[in-house]
Amino acid sequence: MDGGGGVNSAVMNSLRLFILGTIIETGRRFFQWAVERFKLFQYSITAQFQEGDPSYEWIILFLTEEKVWTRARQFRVNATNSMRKWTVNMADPDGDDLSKDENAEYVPTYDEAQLFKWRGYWVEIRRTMTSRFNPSVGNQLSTTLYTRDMSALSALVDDAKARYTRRSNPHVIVHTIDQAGMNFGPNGVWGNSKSKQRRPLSSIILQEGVIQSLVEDAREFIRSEDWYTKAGIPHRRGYLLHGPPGTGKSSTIYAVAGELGLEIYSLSLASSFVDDSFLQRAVASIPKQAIFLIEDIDCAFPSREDQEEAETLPMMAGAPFPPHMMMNSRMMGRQTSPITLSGLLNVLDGVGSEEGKIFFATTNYIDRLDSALLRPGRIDKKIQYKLATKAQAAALFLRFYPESYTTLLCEQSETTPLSEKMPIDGDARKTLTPAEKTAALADLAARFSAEIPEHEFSTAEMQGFLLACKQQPEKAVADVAAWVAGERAEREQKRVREEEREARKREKKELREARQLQGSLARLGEMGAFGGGAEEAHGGSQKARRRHGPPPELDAAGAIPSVHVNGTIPLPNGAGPLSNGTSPMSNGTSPMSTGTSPLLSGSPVQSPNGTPVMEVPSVTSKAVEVGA
Ligand SMILES: Nc1ncnc2c1ncn2[C@@H]1O[C@H](COP(=O)(O)OP(=O)(O)OP(=O)(O)O)[C@@H](O)[C@H]1O
Repeated sequence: MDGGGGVNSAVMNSLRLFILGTIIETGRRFFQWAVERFKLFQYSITAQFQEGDPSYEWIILFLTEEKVWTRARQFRVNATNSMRKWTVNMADPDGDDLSKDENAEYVPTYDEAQLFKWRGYWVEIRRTMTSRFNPSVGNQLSTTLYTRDMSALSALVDDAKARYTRRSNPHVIVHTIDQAGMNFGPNGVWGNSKSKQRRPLSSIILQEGVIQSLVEDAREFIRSEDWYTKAGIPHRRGYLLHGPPGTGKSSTIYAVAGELGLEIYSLSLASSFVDDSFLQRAVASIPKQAIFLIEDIDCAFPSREDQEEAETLPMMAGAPFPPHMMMNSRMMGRQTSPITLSGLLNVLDGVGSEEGKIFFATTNYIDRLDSALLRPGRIDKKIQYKLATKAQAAALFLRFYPESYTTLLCEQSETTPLSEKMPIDGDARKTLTPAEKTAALADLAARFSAEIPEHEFSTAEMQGFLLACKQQPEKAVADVAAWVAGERAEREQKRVREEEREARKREKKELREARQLQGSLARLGEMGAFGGGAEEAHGGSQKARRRHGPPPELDAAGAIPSVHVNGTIPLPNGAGPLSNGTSPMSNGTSPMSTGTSPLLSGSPVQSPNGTPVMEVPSVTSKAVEVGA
């Protein structure tokens, strides 16, 4: 009996457990069903934030500040770097969330759904991945607000944006693109965001008023959106900063962005993956009131010299592409991009470039830029940067040695070895008032700038020198003359090397031209020998070779031994009649060397009976001999 009762109670217990489990599971399913109905009957609003779009950054910061992450159980860990991610302080959850001082950054991934309350609304957040094959890109954050009030969503986004602006304030946010960014969705191509410390305008040393007028111009532009709309003018503005390297072009843009609180979207046209359609997509996804920056814009397009060189290439034996394709490949000396000028112009003129966008471009070579790019509407203001003046040198010196951070040698302790001291007025040690110190530094700055020749060195070069004399203003003054002399000597050596390189390049070019001419002459010789029609010239070339020997050959170094036209004209050692300026075949007036020559332009001459004939005036009607 007892045994039967025990079995019964075990069965009963199991049954109870089963019923309990069923009730719980049913309850869970019902709850899920109810939540879905709730959403279905529009008791909720859902918004997606796509990684790569600026709003994704806003919402991540918002969640960090709302401390939603404290319930998260999954984090991505990165070694601390300048990539901007709104990370959390694991060591001190109640402290400042932006743990930039730590070695590692913890970024919540929000893999599990999190529910939290914001301004009385229940908000659910969860991450979804758009790319199954590449989990590191294409994340989305899905935010659901349990309310029917549509304005709650825009209030949340506004709140997130406001927090983001406040947090970003001491920094300039720079967005860039790497190839991986291409995987992002329709909007997001700007995969990398970095934060740079804001640079005060006063730290940029330019001629009086230049940077202030630039800032004022940009500020005025941002303010006058209505005016642009009423006038029917696209609300965009373009600036080109041009001049030698290291004169402060990029620094100016970063300082202006910091001053105006704008983010920078910086694109390098030299990247191989940036073509016209990519550029269009990238620019279209830049938000309102931001800076679109293209540094070294000339790099995207070949210079006229490069173009000329490319035009001669197809004439060379075995040149695989027509010139424009050669431009776009990396076969030219200078790297160019697959982007076209018209592609860039379309983007600058297009709808994606309106809405208060400020376009900045920099270049070291303004004359390499097409005038179409420089016209107002695309570039509204050009600012020229020059190598430093004496005044700029003095200003840089004073920036390096501010009164409050600098200890002059004459102020240093008596333990400083005398050999290291360079007292200004010979005293061993002094206590200077701030005014005296300022005056002493001004004096040093004047002595420093007196040694710097006008417009010969860039600010970056001087900065490099001054960095080697950090906190040693007297040493900078003592060494500057030697530095100038050393730099000049180095430049002279560089100039000589450059000249030699140019001479070698010229020689190669002449050789190439001579080779082309030799080829033309050989063909003419063959045709001239048969005196006639294209068919004959073509079909007869084999015969000609049999009769007159092999075509011209190059020597081992690739040089042409010599060519005789009518047995008399040697080719080309630089002084030969075919290569010097006086030869009827190489000077500008020769029908064979001018651009209009039917021989070099490839258009056939018509024979009297209308048959195309490669006929050669005067000299070429005679036989061409090739030989040593
Ligand atoms: N006018 C300037 N005022 C202050 N610092 C400058 C100035 N010019 C150059 N520098 C310093 O030199 C360095 C290089 O400057 P920057 O990159 O702005 O020059 P750039 O003209 O843009 O050069 P590039 O044409 O090579 O890009 C920076 O560290 C910057 O601080």
